[in-house]
Amino acid sequence: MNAEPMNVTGEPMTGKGEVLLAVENVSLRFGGVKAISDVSFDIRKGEVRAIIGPNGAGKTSMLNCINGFYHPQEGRITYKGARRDKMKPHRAAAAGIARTFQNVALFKGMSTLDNIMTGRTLKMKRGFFWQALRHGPAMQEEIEHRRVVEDIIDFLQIEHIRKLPVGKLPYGLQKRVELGRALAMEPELLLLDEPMAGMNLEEKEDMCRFILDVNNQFGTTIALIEHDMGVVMDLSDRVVVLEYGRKIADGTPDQVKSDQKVIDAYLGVAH
Ligand SMILES: Nc1ncnc2c1ncn2[C@@H]1O[C@H](COP(=O)(O)OP(=O)(O)OP(=O)(O)O)[C@@H](O)[C@H]1O
Repeated sequence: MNAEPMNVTGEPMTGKGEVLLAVENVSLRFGGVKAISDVSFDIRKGEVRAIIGPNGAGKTSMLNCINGFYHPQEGRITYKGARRDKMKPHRAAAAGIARTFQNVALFKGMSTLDNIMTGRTLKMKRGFFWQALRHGPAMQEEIEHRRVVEDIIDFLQIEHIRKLPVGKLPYGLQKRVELGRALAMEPELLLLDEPMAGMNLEEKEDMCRFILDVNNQFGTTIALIEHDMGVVMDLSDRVVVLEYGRKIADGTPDQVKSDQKVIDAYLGVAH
């Protein structure tokens, strides 16, 4: 968020803690299309890390590599010191990596409350049999999960829509419910793919505030893709910039926005 000193290797010191996730020399191809080429960067514990770049730069593909939707053909991804580049999405989730999607991916016919409750699935210890019976230990567990979900509903200020089917909600609120579902997983690393896309100014301001609150109050590390530069500059501690699948810049918002390669990339200047 502000200009920070550099360490001895010339990297910005803004990242808050130790390295939580490291992407090293990652390349990803779809047939002949090279979506990511030899990209390296890290995400440090407690920071808000933005991934930006023009359309088709490889940002979503990178998030998909981090949470195990795609497996890069080259390079390595290390999360909390362990290699994770061949990890399946459910294992990433169990390890504390949650994400939201560019286009809202909720169960449209289900209520806000039930959608957020689905985020607790991985935390449920009792099997389906006990849950179905709603008996004994399973009943106790459900009460506990409901309490967490109600806390999230309070936190995101969506009490008034808790019983409504999400398909009927305005888009901005659907994005907020999706954030709630990701929070229900109690993630350590939260990946947000264009959390403000399609929102009006007021909705964007609300979402910015919630993202910062999640970061500050829960200490959740956040990596987000965002096209709105104002939002990126306000929210992020550090920014990595991709263009045509390659990393072209990495640093504080101030460093990145004055980098000529970044300015050219956004203006569409050919190199
Ligand atoms: N599943 C896929 N199959 C084939 N090509 C893909 C696939 N996913 C992405 N690509 C290609 O990889 C490149 C990077 O795409 P990606 O969606 O990661 O970029 P992006 O930076 O997220 O773009 P945007 O800002 O438009 O969402 C593009 O050329 C895209 O067409």
